[in-house]
Amino acid sequence: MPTTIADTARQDLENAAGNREVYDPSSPVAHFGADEPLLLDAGRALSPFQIAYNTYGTLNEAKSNAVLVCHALTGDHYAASQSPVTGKPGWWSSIIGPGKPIDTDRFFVICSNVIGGCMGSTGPASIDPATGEPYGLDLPVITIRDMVRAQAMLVERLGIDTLFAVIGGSMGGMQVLQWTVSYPDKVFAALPIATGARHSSQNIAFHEVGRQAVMADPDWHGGRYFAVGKRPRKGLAVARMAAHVTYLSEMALHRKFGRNLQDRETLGFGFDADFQIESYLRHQGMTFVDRFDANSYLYMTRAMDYFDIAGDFGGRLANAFLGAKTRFCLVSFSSDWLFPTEENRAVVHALNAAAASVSFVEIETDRGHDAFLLEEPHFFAAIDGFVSSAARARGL
Ligand SMILES: CC(=O)SCCNC(=O)CCNC(=O)[C@H](O)C(C)(C)COP(=O)(O)OP(=O)(O)OC[C@H]1O[C@@H](n2cnc3c(N)ncnc32)[C@H](O)[C@@H]1OP(=O)(O)O
Ligand SMILES: N[C@@H](CCO)C(=O)O
Repeated sequence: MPTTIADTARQDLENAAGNREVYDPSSPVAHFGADEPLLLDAGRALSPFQIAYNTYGTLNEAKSNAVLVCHALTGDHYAASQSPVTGKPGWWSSIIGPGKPIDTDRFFVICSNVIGGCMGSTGPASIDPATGEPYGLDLPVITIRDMVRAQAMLVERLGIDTLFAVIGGSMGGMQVLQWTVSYPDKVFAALPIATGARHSSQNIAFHEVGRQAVMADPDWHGGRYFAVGKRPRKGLAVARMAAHVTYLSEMALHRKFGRNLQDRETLGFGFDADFQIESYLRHQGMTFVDRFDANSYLYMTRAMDYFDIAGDFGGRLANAFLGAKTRFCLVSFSSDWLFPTEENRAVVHALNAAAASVSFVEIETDRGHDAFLLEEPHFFAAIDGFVSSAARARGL
């Protein structure tokens, strides 16, 4: 039985072949170890490094039907297959599969765990070859561009020259945008969802609150908690509770919980979870620490904070997309206050200014940022329509 996320990740890798829908029988392991080092924006190289990934569907002979799915902050490569950690269906099982908007009868879907993560790709819980101990905070800070650079090496290893589409929400959407900037000739169609071209000041602020909660936990031990057999569960749970509020919306909280009391008729005049919303957030915090590594949380949030495409192009976002041939479709959600519609629209304006091909849809919903993980018929229809039209243009 795994006792830490690192154990879980190792076991996950060992079990991976049995837990995924295997595409290529000659490639029975869902991980990729690069021959070359991964050069990081931090100015260091990661070597060796490993990427855990899953695939769904079949790559066609021309290798022109590959869709790369990029996961969000705490996601993983189990996009359309059961998570071995939680036992739950893949986080985008509603979108990826036979006959679904990303139709695995037509497309070959790749989803990899990002570098810095804790589900099998190299991250802070991985062993540092220099010490024989988990990296902890000795792992260089990872950026969104680093994640994409690693994915590009994986895609190349799979023999795919051009991806038919790259799609993802939130931090996944940042990776999508980065793909179109770093590898403009390798992405035919891009779907950045509920995202932005930079992390806002308010979003950095929320992340900092979460990181401080983790680092204030005495069980964090400067990031060396594995060595003392501890994990900063309380700090990480508080971080997730605060973050989870930002993934929802005031309207949805009111609709779902209001001021309803949890398993009681009257106020308790104490500090137990009197209200349903308190009980709900405690549940979200507790279940999160069972599936996620605290140091990875620091690295993932930092990667999002550092993301600023315009900053790499003299402050003018449109310059990042000059000459872009990729077809874009951006999707926002009306009640998302983490990546509000105007953040998505700023990308659309820049793409238009760069004469790129772009469509945009704002989905009306009260379910907030995490709406991209939920059944939203208009959202699904938008993905389906865009993917179908791009597939026609690609001759698929
Ligand atoms: C994109 C990627 O890469 S995936 C990212 C990783 N995955 C996530 O972030 C998912 C985590 N997020 C969530 O679960 C978000 O809440 C959502 C918005 C996506 C899910 O929304 P919904 O389906 O509406 O679920 P909801 O928010 O109501 O949460 C349900 C859970 O809360 C629990 N819950 C509901 N009410 C209460 C309550 N009063 N007290 C305690 N627990 C409660 C339910 O039992 C359920 O628990 P479970 O998930 O352990 O089964
Ligand atoms: N709730 C999702 C999206 C956050 O941006 C996650 O935890 O990855």
